[in-house]
Amino acid sequence: MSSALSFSSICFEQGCWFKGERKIRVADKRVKMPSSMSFRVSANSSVNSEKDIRIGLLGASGYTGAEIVRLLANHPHFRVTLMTADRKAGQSMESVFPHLRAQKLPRLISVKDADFSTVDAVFCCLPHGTTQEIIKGLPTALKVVDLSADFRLRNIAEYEEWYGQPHKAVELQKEVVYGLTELLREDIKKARLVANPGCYPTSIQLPLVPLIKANLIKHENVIIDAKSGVSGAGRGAKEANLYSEIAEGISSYGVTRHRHVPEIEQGLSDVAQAKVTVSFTPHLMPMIRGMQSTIYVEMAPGVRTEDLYQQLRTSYEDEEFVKVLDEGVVPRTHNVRGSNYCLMNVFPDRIPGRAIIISVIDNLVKGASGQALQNLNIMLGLPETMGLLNQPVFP
Ligand SMILES: NC(=O)C1=CN([C@@H]2O[C@H](COP(=O)(O)OP(=O)(O)OC[C@H]3O[C@@H](n4cnc5c(N)ncnc54)[C@H](OP(=O)(O)O)[C@@H]3O)[C@@H](O)[C@H]2O)C=CC1
Ligand SMILES: CC(=O)N[C@@H](CCC(=O)OP(=O)(O)O)C(=O)O
Repeated sequence: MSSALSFSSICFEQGCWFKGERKIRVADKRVKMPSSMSFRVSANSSVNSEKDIRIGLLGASGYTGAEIVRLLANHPHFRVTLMTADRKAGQSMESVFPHLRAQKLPRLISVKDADFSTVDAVFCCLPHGTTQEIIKGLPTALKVVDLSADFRLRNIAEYEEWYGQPHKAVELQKEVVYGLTELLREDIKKARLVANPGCYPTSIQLPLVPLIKANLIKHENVIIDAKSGVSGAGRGAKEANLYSEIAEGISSYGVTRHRHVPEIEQGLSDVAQAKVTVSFTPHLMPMIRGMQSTIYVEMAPGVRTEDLYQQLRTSYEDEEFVKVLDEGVVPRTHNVRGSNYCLMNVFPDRIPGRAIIISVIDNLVKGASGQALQNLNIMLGLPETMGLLNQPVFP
């Protein structure tokens, strides 16, 4: 395939590829694309297909990188051809993550040795603070989904205040699209560089944005109590994440000043067209993956919990990956493990005028790698569920 940019104007429908009005292929036949790229797609696209879109995976030896590799095993088009690591550069992926041994994967190399002219798109799974300079150096023809926080905040001063370091790619920030898929899909279609949302901000904005947009809740007194599995902190060794520190207990952290606060407030304020402020406290739970946000809101005058429920049902009725459960059913992290789903529900509080919303995701999937894959599918004109409809793991 010659370039990822030329690919983006092509879309897939009912087993056929279309460019504009012109049908350019039928299922299961190889054709030459106008842009000189050729590939095979089947109507049942998980079989008989060649993986012709070359993916570069930066930070492949981390948790989100490994999760992308796991998901791509079931993707009919994306093939990982370039993988980078830092300390683990030189090792095989099989030695770092033996559960991925069945896949044919390239050896891990250092970012500085990577030849980006050999890939069509990039997932960037590097720690925040290291990413801006690396993305700045990539060929501009590449589609990029960045999983770090480096490009999520539009306001440069706010980024520098909350992340405690200067922004190193200010000129790129203007073209970035925030990748909260269900709510910004149209912008993502046209994007070259997508800032994938943080895991907490995903689980929080998905329920709150439709309610704020419909003026059903007040902009103040939003209280968020959130809990994450330890994989949310990445694979790097840290004392706070030792088994003996995590097991048999719950730890609050980032109290009053977690760096996801400005990201959550940015998204909510955009839809409110007014400043929305939240109280947000995250907690580390003795589990590997999974995330729950329990959100306490004050409803607008005259609004009932049923109105919130109906609004969420209507907003997400056509969405594959966001499900509003039947009335009264409590979302559980067990039910999203390994999947790209966000499950949510809304409950009346005992206190009149207030409601309680519960939202759960897998931090590594909808909170990171799954949503990143959903976004790259969209950026390349593919069905957004590709590679993401695996059966979840239970419990
Ligand atoms: N974990 C989660 O649930 C979520 C994570 N994110 C974000 O995604 C990104 C990746 O997270 P995660 O996979 O958990 O992190 P990990 O710590 O597990 O992995 C980080 C990866 O980056 C590499 N790396 C570290 N430092 C450098 C450097 N200076 N230059 C180049 N490569 C480097 C590591 O290589 P090596 O292994 O060789 O050291 C590893 O491959 C982070 O920005 C994180 O904040 C976003 C949402 C959720
Ligand atoms: C448990 C844990 O430590 N979680 C991480 C959030 C992970 C995430 O969403 O990440 P980024 O904003 O880093 O991309 C944290 O609180 O910093």
